Amino acid sequence: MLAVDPPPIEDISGTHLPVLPEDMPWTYLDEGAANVVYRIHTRPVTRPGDASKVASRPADRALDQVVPLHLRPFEGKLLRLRKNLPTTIPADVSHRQWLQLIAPMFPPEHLVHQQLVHLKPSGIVKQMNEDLKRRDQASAINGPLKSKQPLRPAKRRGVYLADDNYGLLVSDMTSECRKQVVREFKPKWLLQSPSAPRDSVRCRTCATTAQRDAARQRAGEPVKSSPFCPLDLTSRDPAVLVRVAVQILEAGPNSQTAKQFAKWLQECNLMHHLRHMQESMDRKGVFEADPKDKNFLVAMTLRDCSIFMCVPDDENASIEARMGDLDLKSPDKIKYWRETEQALIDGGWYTGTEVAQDRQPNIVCALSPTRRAGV
Ligand SMILES: O=P(O)(O)O[C@@H]1[C@@H](OP(=O)(O)O)[C@H](OP(=O)(O)O)[C@H](O)[C@H](OP(=O)(O)O)[C@H]1OP(=O)(O)O
Ligand SMILES: Nc1ncnc2c1ncn2[C@@H]1O[C@H](COP(=O)(O)OP(=O)(O)OP(=O)(O)O)[C@@H](O)[C@H]1O
Repeated sequence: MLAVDPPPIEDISGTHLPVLPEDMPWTYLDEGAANVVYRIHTRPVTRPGDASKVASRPADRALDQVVPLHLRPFEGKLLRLRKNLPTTIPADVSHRQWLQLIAPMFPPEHLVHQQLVHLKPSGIVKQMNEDLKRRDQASAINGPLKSKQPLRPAKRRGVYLADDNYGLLVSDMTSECRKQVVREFKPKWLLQSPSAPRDSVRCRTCATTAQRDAARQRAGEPVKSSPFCPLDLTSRDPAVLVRVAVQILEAGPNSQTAKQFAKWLQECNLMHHLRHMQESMDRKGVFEADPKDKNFLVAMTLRDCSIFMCVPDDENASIEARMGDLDLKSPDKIKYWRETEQALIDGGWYTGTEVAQDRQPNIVCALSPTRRAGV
């Protein structure tokens, strides 16, 4: 169990939901394709003008003051807000789907805890969108931001938050893990895509990696340094588990952390359970699946979740892990999924028959002939 057990999953009738205070200090933390994540500060900022150095981080806690009562529901939480995109849905709808369809499939200790929060009274979304726009402008000219906060990654610019009534409070895994190191990775497709060619030599994820690396190579950009094959995450071979742990952590071959991670993969059932759920929720694949079928959407969601791991300093202590980014996928993504699959098939990315100029010999998928031959 983690140091802090998750509170029980609440009902979402709306009556007891926390309301984000108007004057709640916040700072941009990070973002993905669909959400922006903010730190919210229940304690005063320690250095004026540098809001990223805040007392809400565990190391600063000893120094700080008592958190006012009305801010306690926000202690150790991040605010996760959806972007205004056709494929995202308001947090109240997505949270209900998470409660009904996703959370019951996994033990609570393997889930990042999430709860709804009222946003409207705070007017926070407007402020955050102004901040994102400032960030875009500074990013475009690579100029400084007063607060020295991170710039937006180029591919994320120009997209802003939806003006919703609710957001999500998620447990901040960096504080949940206290003094331990937090690592995050996406296990992606733990089984081959049901619509991949029979003679595939790459799984869905390795095929995608090959396709992307070839595009990067053509553009003269460096390729991803340490790809891993997700099928290895459920291998029964301890040596394969160590190798995939080294790849994910981008560690040295003798890394103690990688050994701990490999041990966790061997002993914890989570990856096997996730694989089983991905398989049982979609046996047909993206071409034949009904995009309105909730099970199929759950499968696609589970194929894109993130795992946050708390890696302890003590080599004898075990790793603890929680799954996040489990918003049910929108049926509107079906066109993208089918086009993606078709491009992987047509480009020869599954079968390793991509054009000579694009060859990607360094991606060694668990399905490749060399791996099957035990080399
Ligand atoms: O299509 P994939 O497998 O590349 O997955 C997409 C992810 O790319 P990845 O391969 O993890 O780098 C992609 O992640 P990034 O943009 O690469 O951070 C998103 O997670 C996307 O989902 P959504 O648009 O946020 O709903 C993901 O789309 P789907 O999971 O809906 O396919
Ligand atoms: N509970 C958490 N604790 C710590 N950091 C988090 C947490 N949730 C999100 N983050 C950080 O914010 C980033 C973006 O969050 P998230 O993955 O939820 O965005 P997304 O848009 O849903 O992602 P995707 O691109 O996969 O769709 C994460 O990669 C992680 O660095």
